[in-house]
Amino acid sequence: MVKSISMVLMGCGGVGRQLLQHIVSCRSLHAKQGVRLRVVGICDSKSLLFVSDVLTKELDDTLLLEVCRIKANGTSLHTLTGECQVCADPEVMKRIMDIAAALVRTTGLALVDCSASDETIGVLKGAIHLGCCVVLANKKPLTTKIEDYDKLVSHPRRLRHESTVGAGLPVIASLNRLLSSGDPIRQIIGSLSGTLGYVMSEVEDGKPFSEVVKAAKSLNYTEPDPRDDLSGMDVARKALILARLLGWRMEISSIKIESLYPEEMGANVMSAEEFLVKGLPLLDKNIEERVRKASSNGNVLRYVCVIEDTRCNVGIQEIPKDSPLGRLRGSDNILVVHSRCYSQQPLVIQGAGAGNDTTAAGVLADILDIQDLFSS
Ligand SMILES: NC(=O)C1=CN([C@@H]2O[C@H](COP(=O)(O)OP(=O)(O)OC[C@H]3O[C@@H](n4cnc5c(N)ncnc54)[C@H](OP(=O)(O)O)[C@@H]3O)[C@@H](O)[C@H]2O)C=CC1
Ligand SMILES: N[C@@H](CC=O)C(=O)O
Repeated sequence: MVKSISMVLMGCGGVGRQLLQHIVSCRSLHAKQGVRLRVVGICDSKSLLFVSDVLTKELDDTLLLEVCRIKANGTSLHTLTGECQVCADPEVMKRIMDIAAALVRTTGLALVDCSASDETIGVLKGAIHLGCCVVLANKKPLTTKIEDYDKLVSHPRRLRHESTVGAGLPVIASLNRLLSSGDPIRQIIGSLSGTLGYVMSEVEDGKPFSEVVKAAKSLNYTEPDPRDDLSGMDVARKALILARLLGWRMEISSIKIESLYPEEMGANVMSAEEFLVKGLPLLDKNIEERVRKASSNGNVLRYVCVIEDTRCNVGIQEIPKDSPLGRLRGSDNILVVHSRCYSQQPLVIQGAGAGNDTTAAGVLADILDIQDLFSS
């Protein structure tokens, strides 16, 4: 008997499209495992593409790949025709709730958020309330006010968000194992940004800051607006997700965050495009000087997250070259966790920490991980 996991995908940008491609290319593997992923709806910021009867129909693989093709070209979901239907904002969220209500009574539904928006929080909370599962690559739903967080985690088995910290790395799962075995986590130190990890190791090799930020964007490491990374906000969101996982009742405003650009280059002053073209080059000299100063002390710069003693800080630190953080290269993330069991020798989790492929693979693994909550 094949187990069907019905899902609606929110967001079909770099990560969402890669997820659809992974789903299609894993068909025979999943068939061997007795699982089938049924995609019954896909939405972007403007529209929802969905099947007319979510109980019996699904978007077929040809259509999933066509969605990837047209979205990569910047074309609207509205251009797709055939047996599926398309509705536009403001009807999208209501329609997703209708799908959730129909499926939760029968097979179950996974609502998969690969957007970078905070507008999905309402529908995610609604879906959890109905009894659906939620899988997140999007960090924003877990990093707004604590009341929203409480609602999303109210049924922990039904929420998976491994890719929100460390992309595909098993960070959340590993920390949950320590926590559930009563091993108190005393300190987490890490480099949690693929973008900033890449940028810091490239400027160390003498490349201009502005050039390597643009390269990180073209490698799909950055957030849609790279200022989300350079402001430290993306790392702060990851830090908050970890701190809340440890049980800390904190808000993002309590995190000390160092930004790599001044307020005059913020999103309410200039567009992302203007920032990349005009703003970024103005930052080159300062970063170059900081790199040189660190190097003269035998150190390198790393953007570090520290969670310890109810304190949570993210910012640039000078780190000895020959240390786990100092040796980090490219988009790799590293997390060094000290707990009772891991005291002298900490638990170290390291590996690729950004990119569409690894992130989407993490999301797919999360979806497979909740298969036992679905009835065939
Ligand atoms: N890339 C990486 O390495 C990692 C990314 N992530 C997270 O994955 C998420 C996706 O990243 P990425 O694919 O690069 O982002 P993109 O900007 O490429 O894609 C975002 C998608 O979300 C859609 N969207 C925007 N607003 C809404 C909304 N209100 N409802 C539904 N969909 C919406 C966009 O629609 P439209 O197409 O119309 O613009 C777009 O399709 C982000 O939250 C990011 O932080 C997490 C870990 C690693
Ligand atoms: N922009 C993020 C992507 C993953 O969360 C990063 O650079 O780490």
